[in-house]
Parts: sequence; structure tokens; C-alpha cells
Amino acid sequence: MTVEANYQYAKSLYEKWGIDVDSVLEKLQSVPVSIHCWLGDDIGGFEVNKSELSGGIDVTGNYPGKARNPEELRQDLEKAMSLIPGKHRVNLHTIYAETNGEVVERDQVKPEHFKNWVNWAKEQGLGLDFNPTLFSHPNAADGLTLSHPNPEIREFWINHCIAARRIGEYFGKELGTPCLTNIWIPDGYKDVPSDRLTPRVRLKESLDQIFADEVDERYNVDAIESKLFGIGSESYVVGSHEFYLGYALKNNKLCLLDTGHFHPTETVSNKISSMLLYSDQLALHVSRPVRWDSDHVVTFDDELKEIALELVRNDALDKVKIGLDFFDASINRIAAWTIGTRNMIKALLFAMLTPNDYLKQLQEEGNFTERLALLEEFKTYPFSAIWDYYCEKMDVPVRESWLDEVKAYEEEVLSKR
Ligand SMILES: C[C@H](O)[C@H](O)[C@@H](O)C(=O)CO
Ligand SMILES: [Mn+2]
Repeated sequence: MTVEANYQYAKSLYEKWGIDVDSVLEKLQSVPVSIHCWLGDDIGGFEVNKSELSGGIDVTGNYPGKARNPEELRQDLEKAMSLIPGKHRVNLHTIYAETNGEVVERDQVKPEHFKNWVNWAKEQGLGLDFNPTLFSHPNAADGLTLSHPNPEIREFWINHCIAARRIGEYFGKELGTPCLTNIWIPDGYKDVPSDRLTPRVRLKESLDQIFADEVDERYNVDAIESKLFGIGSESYVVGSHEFYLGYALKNNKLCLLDTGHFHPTETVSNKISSMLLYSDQLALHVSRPVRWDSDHVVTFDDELKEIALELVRNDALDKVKIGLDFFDASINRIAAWTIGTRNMIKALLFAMLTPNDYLKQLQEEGNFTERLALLEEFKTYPFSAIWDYYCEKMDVPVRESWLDEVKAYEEEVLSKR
């Protein structure tokens, strides 16, 4: 049976449930996923005076062929995107600035240092998102940045975040699609703090100063990312979920939920509906924590499907900005991008091919037997036939055939680095 014939059969089964499969595929094409550039070089960046990775995050493994410069990183991203259906976005960090061999301090970084990225994004038809980098730097050596007791260090990082938002505004203006600039800081303490409040007061004041600098919201929107713990901040993180939830609601910012930043049994899927009752927009870093915030490659697991279901059944695809955040240097990095991003898109398709309205009705009627029965049966509906057809239609490899392309690229390009 051909991909087309399988599709026609599968489509007829979904149509019995009132699911218009062709419209689903149209809709799926319009959902961008923000692909994080930092997987391609193990969050190293290209600063001239580069520091070791810090901030309580870690990339393990030493698979050969990581990108050593912006050209290689863009080339690798292009390769991965050629294997992923749809048009997406690329998420950059400040450490990916291009400064022509000049040392440019992070509080001095300017739009011009990203003009190559913007030209490339234009050529590729991509939107860009952005992040100030508040780690891997001498001014973050003790793990504190925007909440630092030293006002000079705080000032440095405040100016860095202001600079980053202006770069985000430049991206949005140039590319005609607003940039999401997300602030994540590592600040916290290894051991039980004697004062939880004072660092949070300082973080709040720092954020107020950053956002006091007016940036045009048509071009740049701000997000703030919380965390539960990191390496070296096991006992206390200043920017906790409650801290940023409160700040975001009061100041009209987007809360960014990273799926690895909560207690192991706490799920982001269960937060989305509540948070959207009180804020118009949210942002996600879809990751996969394995026992801790390990940032494993996203797999097609239950939580990923549940997140996608929440976005689809609550009509929230326009309200929630989907970004990815995983890195694994023990496997081929192009494969990692491809697997994780294809899984995110697959999960959205899976959710769109679920009879959500009928399932909601069953719940309202108290018919929990049928609700469970259908939820389980739909897990083995011929979803893969629709996915294969979508890949073919979008001109990307069907099923695992993308792996051959990655192997060839590894031989021709990565192995020569
Ligand atoms: C590199 C990213 O900004 C970083 O992973 C951050 O988003 C995070 O999740 C830290 O744990
Ligand atoms: Mn994250």
C-alpha cells in the first residue's frame, strides 16, 4: 500500500468521528515550533572570550561534529529543518552573537551583531526568538545575576537584558513576526537559605528596571522562565514558579513553563488551562526531564501528548508559544533536533486527530466508561498513516528514512570537523 492509500483508509476512519483530516493538516502547517539553536554546539556560543558552561545546567557526552562557528550551526540547523515538516522558528541566545573577532561585553551587544542571523532567517523564511544569556560569564561565577547583592553586577545584567530586548525588537521588525525574548536566570543557593525574600525583592526590582525600557510590543514580547532547582541551586531558586507567575500576571508578561522545571510528578499539561484563565498568552520550553532537569531529547511520550491535547482541545494554539529546550551530546545533534521536533509536531497532529468535542461531552454527561474507552482506542488509531502522508506532502522524509540523510551528512560534513 502506498502512503496515499494508507492515508485514504486512515482518513475514512477519522472522518467517521467528524474529524476533517485535510483541515487538520492545513492547521498543523500553521503552527510554528521554536527550535533552539543551542543544541547544535552544546550551549557553547561563539563569544571571543568564551567561558565554560555554568548556571547549573549541563550537557553530557562528546559526540563528534558539533558546530564550531555560526556558519556550521546554520548549516546544521538547515539540515535538521529539511527533515522536519513545516516552517518553524529558530531560538537564539546572546552568546551566538557574531562580533568579527572583537570582544563585546554582554551589556554592549547590539542588533548589528546578529545581522547574519537575520539575513539567514530571511533567506530561510524563518522567525527568530531570543534569550539574554545570564550564565557562562565571570559576572555569574557565584550563580547570582539579577538578584545579586552587588548593585554593579545587577546593573551589568539589567543592561544585558535591556540590550537583548532591543535585539529581539530588531528581529521582529526585520522578519515581520514578533520575537519572544525570554529571560532565564540561574540565581539560587545550594543550601537552605536564611533569607528567601531579599533576593526575590532584588530580582523584582531588576525586572522592573529591565521592562521600564520601552520596546515595541509589535516586534518583541517578553517571557520569564521559572525553575525549581539546578546544579548548585538545589535548595532555593530565586525565580521560582510562584515568583514569575505573580510577576507575569501583574506586569502583563508571558510565563514560560519549561517541562523540566517542576517536581518530577508535577506536569505542565495540568497547568496550561488554569494559567490561560488569567493570562492571554503563555510560552513553553518542551523538554524531557529524566529524574531531574536533564534536558533529554523530547520523545513521543504521554506528557508530550497531554500537552498537545491541552493546546488543541482548549483552542490555545494561538495563545501558547511552543519552544523546545533539550540537548544531548551523546548522540548525533542533527538527529536530536529531528527526533524532538518531529515528536512535538506529531503530538500536535495526534491531538488534532482526537474527537475532543465528543470526549468533552462524555465527561459533562458523566460517561467516564466511554471517555476512557475512546481515549484508549484512539491511541491505536492509524495515526501514523496520516503522519506519513503529512511528511510526504511537506516534502520531508517519511518514517525513519530521514536517518539515512543524517548518516550521509555525518559522513560528508560532521566527521570532517
Ligand atoms: C539554554 C536555555 O536558556 C536554558 O536551558 C534555560 O531555558 C533552562 O531551561 C535552564 O534550565
Ligand atoms: Mn528552558
